[in-house]
Amino acid sequence: MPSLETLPAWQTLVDRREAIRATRLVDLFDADPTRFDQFSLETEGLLLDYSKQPIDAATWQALLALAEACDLPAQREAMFNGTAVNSTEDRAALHTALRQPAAEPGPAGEAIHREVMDTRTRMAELAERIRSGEYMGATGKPIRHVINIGIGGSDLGPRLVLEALAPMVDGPAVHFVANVDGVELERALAVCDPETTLVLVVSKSFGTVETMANAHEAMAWLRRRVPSDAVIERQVLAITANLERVRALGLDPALALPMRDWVGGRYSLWSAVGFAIQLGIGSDCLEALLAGAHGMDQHFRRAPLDANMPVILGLLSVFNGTLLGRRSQAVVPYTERLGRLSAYLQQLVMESNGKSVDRLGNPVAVPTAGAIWGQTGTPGQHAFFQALHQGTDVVPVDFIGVIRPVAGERGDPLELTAHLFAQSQALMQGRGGADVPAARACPGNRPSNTVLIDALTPERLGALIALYEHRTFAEAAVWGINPFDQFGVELGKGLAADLKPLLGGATPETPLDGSTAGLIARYRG
Ligand SMILES: O=P(O)(O)OC[C@H]1O[C@H](O)[C@H](O)[C@@H](O)[C@@H]1O
Repeated sequence: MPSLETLPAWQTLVDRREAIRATRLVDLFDADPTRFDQFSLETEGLLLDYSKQPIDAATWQALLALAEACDLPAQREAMFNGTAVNSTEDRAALHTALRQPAAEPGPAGEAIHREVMDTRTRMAELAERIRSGEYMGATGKPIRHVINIGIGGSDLGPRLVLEALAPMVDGPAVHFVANVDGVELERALAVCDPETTLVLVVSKSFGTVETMANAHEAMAWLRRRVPSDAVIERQVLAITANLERVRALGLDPALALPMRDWVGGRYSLWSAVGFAIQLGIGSDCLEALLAGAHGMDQHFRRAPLDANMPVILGLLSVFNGTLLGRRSQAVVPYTERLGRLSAYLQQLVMESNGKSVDRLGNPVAVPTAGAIWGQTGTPGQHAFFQALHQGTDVVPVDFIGVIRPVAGERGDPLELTAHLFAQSQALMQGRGGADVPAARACPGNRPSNTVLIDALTPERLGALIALYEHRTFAEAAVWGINPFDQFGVELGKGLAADLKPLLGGATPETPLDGSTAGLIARYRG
């Protein structure tokens, strides 16, 4: 596997780096009024405008050559066909198989497809029985509330989707509980009637301590408050890839909804992890979400690199973050419905690509994923945009706009859209001149992408999330890293387990570092 910095295409980019830094975006537009046509494309109801990036035809060709030199197309095919692309864990990464249409077994093959469809059928049957009121709680009352207990990938995806598709929610109210501090659980229990509440315990591993602790609490609440021995069996459902552990929680593995080890947690909303989504918006809307994601899968798999939206976004991320040293990236959706997107992308991008070794275990020679962060516009404009306009760091921005409302949604996107376009224009143009005092001058020349969605329907949302998944894969392919493991997360988990008894008063077997010892002493007072 060639290392990025040894590739001629990378050298070409490095050689051009100073010229790129000196490029003025406004000059590029002056020189070529058709620039928007050249550096924008539309697919699956999403328009991507990347003309406000400091690229010209030659730079763009070098970036595309880099993608070819890194074997991006072969890596992409390996992911789709079920090769163990997660090499450190010897697993495939088949989230794309989860959104394959029922009638078409995809590149991962018949057996996987059958398994996916079996689970999808089971989910749909159960969801419709619950939504229709046919499936009832232990005391014979229909389910009105769902508490989704899960963290990380077992929380963020369903939460993002249900918030984004709120106008379509017509099922039980879904409450999400991720943190172990008790606040979210308390809030959920305060508004739920125990006899009409279904608890979903969602954990791929079924060993995540936060999730297990919250599940125990919620189950104790149900036992206390519902006068039926059947309450746990009727009102607690496990969703997991580790069916053996389900019994330890006192649940029947045969009733659990399964997922497989070939779907990573942060890519799992398309699996049984999305059951809360299905309960909230129904199976037809969930199918539409999957169809939108599948549409983006098809585009990613088939479109040539130079007309491939995820590849383009991935290359621009490498271009800004690795070549130009712009180590953080903001994502600003202009709708509160996507208020959860930055949290979702933090796990997707930073857990996938916050890596320092390549797929062979050798240290990477160039920086990989930096920080991705953001907030909705317009509130973000009144918070951190000052730094985007006048700060010393250049932060590339992904603006996300929605052109028209969906049925049942109030408001006219015109006001929001005007703000969005104005911000990307202001970042590019800046403000200066002899009569502008220094404190008021904005340097401009700050790059951004704009993704415009025609309407925030389930299909478009599916396509948007899949777009960012594949963008994350594309940049990992160029960096030569494995985006599907997350061993860094394990270290802290292990240490927390070791420290817990010490916080309770036990004596450490080996001396602790001075800081940790001092903090424990203060905690214990
Ligand atoms: O679904 P679970 O097994 O409970 O895992 C929940 C989360 O745990 C860890 O933090 C992993 O790094 C995440 O990728 C995962 O989504």
